[in-house]
Amino acid sequence: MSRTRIKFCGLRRPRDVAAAVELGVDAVGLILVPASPRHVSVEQAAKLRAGLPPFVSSVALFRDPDAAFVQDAIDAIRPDLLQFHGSEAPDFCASFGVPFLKAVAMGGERRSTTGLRAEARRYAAASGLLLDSHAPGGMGGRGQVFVWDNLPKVSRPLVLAGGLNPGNVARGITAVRPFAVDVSSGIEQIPGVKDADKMRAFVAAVRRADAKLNREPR
Ligand SMILES: O=C(O)c1ccccc1NCC(=O)[C@H](O)[C@H](O)COP(=O)(O)O
Repeated sequence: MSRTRIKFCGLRRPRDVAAAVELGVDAVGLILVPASPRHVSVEQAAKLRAGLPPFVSSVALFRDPDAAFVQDAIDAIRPDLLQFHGSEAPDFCASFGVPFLKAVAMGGERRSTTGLRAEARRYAAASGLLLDSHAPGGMGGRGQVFVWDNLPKVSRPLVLAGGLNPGNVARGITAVRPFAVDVSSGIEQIPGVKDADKMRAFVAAVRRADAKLNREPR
């Protein structure tokens, strides 16, 4: 089993992007959802993306966007991945010809294993499913944990999100054995402003969890 990949989400400042890169993070998420406190404009996102070296992925986040907005963002930012956080249909997500993640709301009926299995079948073209604790139709980045126990094996790589922080991410990795973990508020001072010490502690906690599980180091 290879090491757990790490995505930091909701970055707004060039210095936070630089710190993430320095820590060896695999991907950074740029939130193009206007109502989010972590929102960046397409122009800001393009500048942040330009600060990434090769092999660190940029992820552009949307929530029920217009197709034209997504296409304009792709043209300007050239993200490696798209991430859809709303009720976007599978065909819509796949229509841009860019690999995508689909966020799955692990609340209400989706907490059931059949719900997750069904979503994995529905979004079979997704590069991965991001399990988050937001209620359907709600926002992400709320720092809430969902119940990690007894998740079914599904056909898509899983990205564990929702309320992770340096203190609980090891438990999440042990319980879910995800392909990747995704964190936003757990490494922040305030929404959109990341904390250097928390970022460092989060990465160290993931590396320690991997070592305990004999996941292959970098
Ligand atoms: O962070 C937001 O404000 C946000 C708004 C709308 C859609 C998605 C949003 N965030 C997504 C993420 O940051 C992560 O994928 C995930 O929700 C983890 O957040 P957190 O629980 O704060 O670690």
